Amino acid sequence: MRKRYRRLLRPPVDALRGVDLSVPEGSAFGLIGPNGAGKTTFIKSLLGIIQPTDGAVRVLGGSPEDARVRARIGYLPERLHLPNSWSALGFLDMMARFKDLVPDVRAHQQLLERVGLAAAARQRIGEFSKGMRQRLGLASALLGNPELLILDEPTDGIDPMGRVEVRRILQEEVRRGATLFLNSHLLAETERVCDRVAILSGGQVVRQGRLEELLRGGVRWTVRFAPGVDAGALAAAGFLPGDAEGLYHLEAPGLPELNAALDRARASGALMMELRREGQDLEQVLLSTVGVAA
Ligand SMILES: Nc1ncnc2c1ncn2[C@@H]1O[C@H](COP(=O)(O)OP(=O)(O)OP(=O)(O)O)[C@@H](O)[C@H]1O
Repeated sequence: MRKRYRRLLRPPVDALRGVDLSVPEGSAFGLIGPNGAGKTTFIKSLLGIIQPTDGAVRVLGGSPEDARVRARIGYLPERLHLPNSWSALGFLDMMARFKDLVPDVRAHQQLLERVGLAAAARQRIGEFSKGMRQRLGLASALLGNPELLILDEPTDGIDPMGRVEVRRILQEEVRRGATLFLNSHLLAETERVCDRVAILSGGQVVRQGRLEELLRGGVRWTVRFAPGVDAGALAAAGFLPGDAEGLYHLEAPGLPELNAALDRARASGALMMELRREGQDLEQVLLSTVGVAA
């Protein structure tokens, strides 16, 4: 799928350049990538807000422009527009009607409780903090137990305690059977919630797969040497000092590079006591895939 934004008197922007992505039903899918990678453009195309210039999008077995398909999707946009003079309950009531659901005050109250807004149910949205607005947006996305949840930066503005709650809600939703599509800059959040991840960069999917597969294949090694090493020689061999006596880290893409560095260390008199391969976290995977500009 491709998306080209045409602009008046300026060159067009190719926001998506041949993206081919499938999200398995029932999975928790995380889309990550640097600013301007095309994540929001991709999400908008999933929702039928924008049309691809080339290619097609199928969501829940249908077209995103089909109102019946859209009714099965819960969406939390990156930028929330909420009516400031309304109450949280009033807003959920309006959104339920908009989604063709039967408004149910008790269910809406329970939903507000679930997102930590029970005490603010009748408060004016205009008095809400950023985190409260975000929680209300999440409640609105959860209305009617949608089959697919598309959440663009769901914990933006939410404090660390609140993030734990939001994460719990997302995990509950996946257990319920919902498919989750998450766009988050907080990689630890994606790592904790998602089982599949795609990395988008420059409008292309540069890597995708099961989270555990992406995190495996680490290229970072931790080595413990016996006391009395020549720190200069180890540095010259590519070892970075760790936070304990004799502990060093090494980035080596393969076994030949690892062994060559160890040979150089041993040639300087260093004696190896322990060698451990480190797993990578998602941040390291992202940085090694798209570079530090991420
Ligand atoms: N309406 C538009 N008109 C022209 N160019 C646009 C438009 N919307 C987005 N773009 C451009 O398309 C590219 C992808 O933008 P997009 O918002 O999808 O990226 P993103 O990955 O969501 O970024 P971020 O992480 O910063 O939110 C960027 O170069 C952006 O400037």
